Amino acid sequence: MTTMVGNGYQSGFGNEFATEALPGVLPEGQNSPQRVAHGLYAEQVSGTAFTAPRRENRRSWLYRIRPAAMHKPFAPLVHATFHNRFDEAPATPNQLRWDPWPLPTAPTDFLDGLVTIAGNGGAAEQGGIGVHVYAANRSMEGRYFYDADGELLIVPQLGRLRLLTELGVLDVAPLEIAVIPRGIRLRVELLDAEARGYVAENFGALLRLPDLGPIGANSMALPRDFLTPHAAWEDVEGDFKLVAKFQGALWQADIGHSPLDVIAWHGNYAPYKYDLTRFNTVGSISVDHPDPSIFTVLTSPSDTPGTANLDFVIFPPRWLVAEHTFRPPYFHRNVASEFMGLIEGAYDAKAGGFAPGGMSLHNCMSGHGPDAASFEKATAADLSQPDHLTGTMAFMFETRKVFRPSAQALSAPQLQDDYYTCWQGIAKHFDPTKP
Ligand SMILES: O=C(O)Cc1cc(O)ccc1O
Ligand SMILES: [Fe+2]
Repeated sequence: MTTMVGNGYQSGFGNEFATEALPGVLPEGQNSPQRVAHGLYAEQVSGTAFTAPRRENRRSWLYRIRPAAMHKPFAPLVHATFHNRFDEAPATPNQLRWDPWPLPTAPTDFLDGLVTIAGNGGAAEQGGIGVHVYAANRSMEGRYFYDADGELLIVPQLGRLRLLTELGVLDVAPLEIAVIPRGIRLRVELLDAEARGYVAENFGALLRLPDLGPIGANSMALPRDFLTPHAAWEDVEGDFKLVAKFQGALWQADIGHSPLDVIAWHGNYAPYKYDLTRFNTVGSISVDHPDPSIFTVLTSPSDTPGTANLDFVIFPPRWLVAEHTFRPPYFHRNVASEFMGLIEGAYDAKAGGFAPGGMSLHNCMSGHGPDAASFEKATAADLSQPDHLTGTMAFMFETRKVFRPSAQALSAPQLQDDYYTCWQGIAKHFDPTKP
């Protein structure tokens, strides 16, 4: 099967992009001319309500070989592990942690390899998130996928992916992320023998950069570090499948051509990628560990100000310099619920047990924080010297609603039954006669 060739990237977050793989295709002064250049079809895809306020409004105009309507009827497609059934098992207050998700032995593409771990809300209520892992060992061939339920935040942990989308090609490696807007069709190729990573499926408001408040006009994730592909297309016919995720379930239709046939497009509804190592990390240069909201890359707000549907937060390499203070993440309970993954290295609150490709889940008000070994190390550390955290990248999907783990995640052999013991060795130091 021919593979379309990437065409490079345009920089900026939520811009009004304009890109054409053949010159002169984009109409001037209008979106929908009577006849489009080269016999193409004009088609709008909207990611927000038509009347959403201008600063929220997202839509793009696509100029393509055939309209998206052209495929056979959908029929249900069984997928054993990828779903949005967040009511299968009781939501648990237990601290949960999993070993790295296993890589497949049978041929498995990105779509086959998706496994739902936890979630809340859903497409019908237009809020909440699904959390999935993927583990794959071959490219999607002859089939294309779109998710009508939410945008996909893809966090590769192992192996590079090539995301061939309607709006162009994105290559993403571990330490980069990609966001595929709701409804945008794509095919996922593996650029290495195996691939593994995490996916947040955002049923709520579109991800955006957080406000910076007193930080000022710069720092954290910089808009110009977000990259959106230039238009790229393929003109391929064959017996292909179009897979849709719709209201929590998968559907499949026959399609006689590649839907990646957009020659030019313009608008602000488009996929993008971001290199997490570009994050300009801000932290304490006096005392005390700031709340992790300081590490937010992207946020999906809810209807309640400051209370996110999804915060995507990273823990990148950084210097710890704060004095007479406990430098790692403090002990805490939060009203928000936290799913964490590890892309590489070690996380500074966990001396062991949290491995790259693994994950943890701490639900609303479940106590957690440094394990016993990390606590002892941090309270004995020489604070006259800065600590340089290197070769590490953890992340968190934080959400206002409780995570409900899937039955398959709770019965998986990767679930660590003994996770709670990492806090059992915490010593009682209290002695009222001592200072
Ligand atoms: O490790 C965690 O649980 C995430 C986390 C990190 C941090 O620096 C402060 C609070 C918090 O929930
Ligand atoms: Fe936490």
